[in-house]
Amino acid sequence: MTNALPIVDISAFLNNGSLEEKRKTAKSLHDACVQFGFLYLKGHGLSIEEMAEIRTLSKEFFDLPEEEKQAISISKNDLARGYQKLGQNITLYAQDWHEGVDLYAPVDDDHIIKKRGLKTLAGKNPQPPRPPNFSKIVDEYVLKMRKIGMATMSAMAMGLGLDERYFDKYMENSFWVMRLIGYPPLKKVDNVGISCGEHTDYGCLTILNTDETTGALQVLSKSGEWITADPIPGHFVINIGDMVNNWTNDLYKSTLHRVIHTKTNYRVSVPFFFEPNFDAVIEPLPICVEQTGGKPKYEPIMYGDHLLSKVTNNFDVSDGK
Ligand SMILES: O=C(O)CCC(=O)C(=O)O
Ligand SMILES: [Fe+2]
Repeated sequence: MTNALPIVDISAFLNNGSLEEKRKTAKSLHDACVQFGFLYLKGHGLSIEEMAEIRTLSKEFFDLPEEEKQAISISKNDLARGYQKLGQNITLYAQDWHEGVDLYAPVDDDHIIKKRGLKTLAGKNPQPPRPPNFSKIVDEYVLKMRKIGMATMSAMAMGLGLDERYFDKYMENSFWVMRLIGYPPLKKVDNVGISCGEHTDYGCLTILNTDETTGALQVLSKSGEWITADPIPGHFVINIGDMVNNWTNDLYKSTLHRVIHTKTNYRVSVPFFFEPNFDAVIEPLPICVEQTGGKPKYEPIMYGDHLLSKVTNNFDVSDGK
């Protein structure tokens, strides 16, 4: 299992580089998305220390006493935002072996979720008193990720032969999701075989920030073998989700991946899911349909509906209090 994923430098899109630089970036992103749907991102502007800060915050939270963590449980909130203990997250009907804090874009009173009278996602992100500055660090990180996400979508638009601003209208009110994830090592006594079961991500772009643990994140290659996506210091791992898959009519595949963490350390990863606006309607782009046999393979879908269908299947809230 070698690490074969490509590296893309996004600086030209973040710093308004020349057209030539942008074209080069767009081409390398395009090739990475067609071949793997997974890549490493550099030139994103965050230092190694800035990347570490959010992981340190996550670890400090997971180190708190269980009842302090349970105080922000998703079951006490809107069944989506907040803490999930070990084994509470479900992928493909199987229990995952990680704990996590899920945070989502805020919803105001006239958001569709509120108008539909839904409970799921209708709450507020938790603001735990400890670790100190939790919400401030999270909010700052979200802003940085949205900027990187927007730049990457611009490069993607150019790589697809569209205006570089094409995706802006679909992404400007991004219904982003962020997860702080802690993975204890898998042990035979726990009787759980996998840390996070194989899945594709359901949105647009995942910007993943992991600690230095190797061998844990694995990506299914086109030839059907699992390749490890080991961290490269100072790089994010980016992968595309189902909505980009639909937009591109399968030209860019959302790639199956999983986590099997058998080393002895406690692993931390922080994926930021840069997602479309809740009400964005995603359907195959004509320019991609042309290149993929001439027939759209997907019906139009509102991103928020797709998200809700996923969120309501993924959590075991049977211990709801
Ligand atoms: O922890 C990781 O490296 C990946 C997590 C993941 O795939 C996810 O949360 O969707
Ligand atoms: Fe994932």
